[in-house]
Amino acid sequence: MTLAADRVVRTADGRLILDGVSVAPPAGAVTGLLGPNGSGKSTLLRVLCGVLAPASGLVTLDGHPLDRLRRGDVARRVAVVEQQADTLVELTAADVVRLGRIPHRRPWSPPSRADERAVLDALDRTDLTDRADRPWHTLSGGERQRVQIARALAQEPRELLLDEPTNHLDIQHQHDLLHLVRLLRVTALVALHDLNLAAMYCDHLVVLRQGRVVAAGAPSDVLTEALVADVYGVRVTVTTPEPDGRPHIRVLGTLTRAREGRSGAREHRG
Ligand SMILES: Nc1ncnc2c1ncn2[C@@H]1O[C@H](COP(=O)(O)OP(=O)(O)OP(=O)(O)O)[C@@H](O)[C@H]1O
Repeated sequence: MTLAADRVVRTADGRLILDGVSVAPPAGAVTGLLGPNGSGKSTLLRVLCGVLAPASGLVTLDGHPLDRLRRGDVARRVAVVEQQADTLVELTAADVVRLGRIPHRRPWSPPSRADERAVLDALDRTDLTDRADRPWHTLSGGERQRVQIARALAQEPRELLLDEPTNHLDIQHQHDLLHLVRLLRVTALVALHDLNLAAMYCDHLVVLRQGRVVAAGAPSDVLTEALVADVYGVRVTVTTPEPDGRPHIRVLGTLTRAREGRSGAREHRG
């Protein structure tokens, strides 16, 4: 048992943002949340961690309605890394990671050895040990992203929600991060734009379009040429190269450009 959304509806400014979304990420597995810009991925992650309330429908943790659980109990279980997470005060990288221990500490008590161990371990796993004492404002975009991920790891969650965590990361750190998420064996829900990264690292995929789930299942069942064309408007070929047989997506061109091509302009070939 873990987090689940059942027929969740969310509106903003009178617009329907999530339209009856049900998701049940398999426990202990990595689920990729896909969909074009504005399809509702961030909103769904925020509803699942209780930051936003659904207009109707239910979010549950281990079968219990999330809004009936104590905030502290949820915070000890569920860690979130949002897009463009920022911190206004003057903190070092290690200070930001220490924030992840707050749900585990008694009010006004100093950090325990276990707290410091969790912080050092999180810094190490995100390749940030040598940046621990650097002030936040001196870190690069990718380093800040990794600090936020380290903060979530220090929280030692069982459920981990990540909103486009590979944004800003170089190719090595993108792969290291998703590999690490797999190793954690937590229930992870990760919003991603890169379909090949999703195919490589996710056990399960959920695809949103205009606030609705349009596909869910194993990457090889979900990532078809027809689905990518339909949802993203992009022409692709999907192959399943050895050794792992996971889908690999090669972009041939966008459907908009193909239409332009027919009317005289050139189609982009990837
Ligand atoms: N507070 C808000 N007020 C009005 N509209 C909102 C609000 N929050 C989100 N939206 C709209 O809801 C839709 C879904 O937004 P959301 O950020 O969840 O999408 P997303 O799939 O995460 O997009 P992206 O891939 O661009 O990050 C968008 O059209 C967005 O403009």
